[in-house]
Amino acid sequence: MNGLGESSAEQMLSHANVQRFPSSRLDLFIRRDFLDVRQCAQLIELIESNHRPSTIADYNGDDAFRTSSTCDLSTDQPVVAELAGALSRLSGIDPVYAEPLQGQRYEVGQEFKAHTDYFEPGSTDFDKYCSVAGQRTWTFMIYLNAVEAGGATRFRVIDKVIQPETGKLIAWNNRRPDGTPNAATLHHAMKVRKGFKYVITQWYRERPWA
Ligand SMILES: O=C(O)CCC(=O)C(=O)O
Ligand SMILES: [Fe+2]
Repeated sequence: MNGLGESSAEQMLSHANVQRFPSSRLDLFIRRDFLDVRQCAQLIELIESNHRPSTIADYNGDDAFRTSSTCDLSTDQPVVAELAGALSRLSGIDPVYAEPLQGQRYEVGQEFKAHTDYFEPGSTDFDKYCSVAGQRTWTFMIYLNAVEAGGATRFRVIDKVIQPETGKLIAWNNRRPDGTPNAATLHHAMKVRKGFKYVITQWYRERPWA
């Protein structure tokens, strides 16, 4: 299955410096130095200038489930437009399938507990989030800084912990080869213990976003 809003292992590995995490459970890729120090600093500045409490799709009764802040990034900013273009070239996905780019900001003690990025089929909010653009397909995430302590992303099912590094991108397919949601993508943005953590999130959809 490789629809228009989807990347593929072949596409990802056609780029120099992209590494595949060896797992039969999940397609996960890592690209160090995807963004340079200047781009990361500019994006952090944008996030700092404008952020709101992060939200979750299906409220599960835990007010501490996602405690970070979110910044909606506009491609009117040159560095954001540059990033959107670079992500589209890497993923091979037309930007019309992309959700608006976001920055996520974590202070000491903040986290996003174990979750998947796809919307749970059959959940109360499924139609609200998926009726127009469909399900999320791939996630691309970039760490904008090396966190002083804590803040790693833990994929519990495949037992992989990824440490934030300035400019490092990770990407994964949220679905199995047959197109069903892949529960092995479960991941936890662990608590920051010292300093701040900034990441960029880019989610792609099955159908055009707008
Ligand atoms: O910050 C991280 O390490 C992960 C963020 C994340 O999983 C998300 O925003 O969906
Ligand atoms: Fe996530």
